[in-house]
Amino acid sequence: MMEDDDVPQLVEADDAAPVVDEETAQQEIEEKKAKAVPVTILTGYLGAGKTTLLNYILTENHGLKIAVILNEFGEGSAVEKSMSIGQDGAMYEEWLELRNGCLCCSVKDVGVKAIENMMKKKGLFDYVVLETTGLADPGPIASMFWLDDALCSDVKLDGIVTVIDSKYGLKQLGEERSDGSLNEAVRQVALADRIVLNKVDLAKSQELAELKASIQAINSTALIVETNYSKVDLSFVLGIDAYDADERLEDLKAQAVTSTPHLDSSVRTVTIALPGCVDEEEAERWIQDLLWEQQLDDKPCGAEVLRMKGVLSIRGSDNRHILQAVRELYDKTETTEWGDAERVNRLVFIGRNLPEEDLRASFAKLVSSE
Ligand SMILES: Nc1nc2c(ncn2[C@@H]2O[C@H](COP(=O)(O)OP(=O)(O)OP(=O)(O)O)[C@@H](O)[C@H]2O)c(=O)[nH]1
Ligand SMILES: [Zn+2]
Repeated sequence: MMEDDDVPQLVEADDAAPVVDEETAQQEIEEKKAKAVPVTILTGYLGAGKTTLLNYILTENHGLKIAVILNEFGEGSAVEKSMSIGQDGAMYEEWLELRNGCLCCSVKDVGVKAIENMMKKKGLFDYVVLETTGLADPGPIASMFWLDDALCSDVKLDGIVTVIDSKYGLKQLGEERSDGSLNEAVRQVALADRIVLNKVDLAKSQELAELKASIQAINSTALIVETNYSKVDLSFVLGIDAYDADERLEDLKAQAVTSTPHLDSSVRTVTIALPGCVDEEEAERWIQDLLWEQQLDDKPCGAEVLRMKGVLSIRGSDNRHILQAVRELYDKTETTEWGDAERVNRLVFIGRNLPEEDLRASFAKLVSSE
């Protein structure tokens, strides 16, 4: 028998195309997002402790049913062992259910196939953790989860967690490429929302301090924790909503300081804060010029932005507008009301060859007091 709620509402037919009111559409998007399964991307250089962290997550009692995707299976890895506990022998491309309800899968290709396979098991898990290979640039895979229309209704990017080897991290960050391109270790730090500084048992305190300073010089927005065998409070790495409005606002408030260049690699964080208002279209054009054309004021500026986030104070709008970008992809969403708070445009850039003064001066041209 049908409940009253299930009876379809009769709507008066109208010859014109149905008018979808914007607010309803926005609401639907929000609802979809709320239902989507969060995905954490776990990255970090070779041997840093990613699989150790995954295994820790898989064996902890966290009340979540986590599906794990491994795109590699080194001999005798800890997860491989827990998989053979789950079911003797049969593994790899098969999904295995572990004793605490987690699902585990090893696939060579971490691309769309792994995700498709994962979505077939929908309902069996409420969280996804995906380990990239040590030599992966997390940018493309983050973009795929973040904005891909085919996937984004089912999954949403929660954040990027980067594991770093405390002993070798500094060396890895400093490795120069003959072609001048950025090495993966630097990219992984640049895109990180959380950093797990692992193997502190093997590092001297001096090494650790230098490594920390270098990491902060590259990315002053990521939170850092020190661990042995990747034993981290799970709330530090899971469910962080790094691409969600509230966290963004808070972490932008936390670090108003611009870091100084430290390593030879010139990736660093630049923060600009300008009180006042900007025109929405002008601001958007400015962002596109910078991210897509590497231009400021119609002139090439050489800036390579890997990650950007910010709050915009849009003229004529009472709400904050939050900005998120990974490489050339960006997203702008309207969030909380400014209320009595001072209206400040705040932008954080992580990238290389960032002309701090020019960025500030150029954006300042868009800002007026009202
Ligand atoms: N001494 C020490 N060893 C650790 C620690 N964490 C992990 N290891 C060891 O370091 C090795 C590499 O760890 P993994 O977790 O496989 O590293 P990974 O990042 O997954 O490595 P790849 O997948 O090869 O990139 C393993 O032998 C771990 O047991 C730690 O905190 N201290
Ligand atoms: Zn691994």
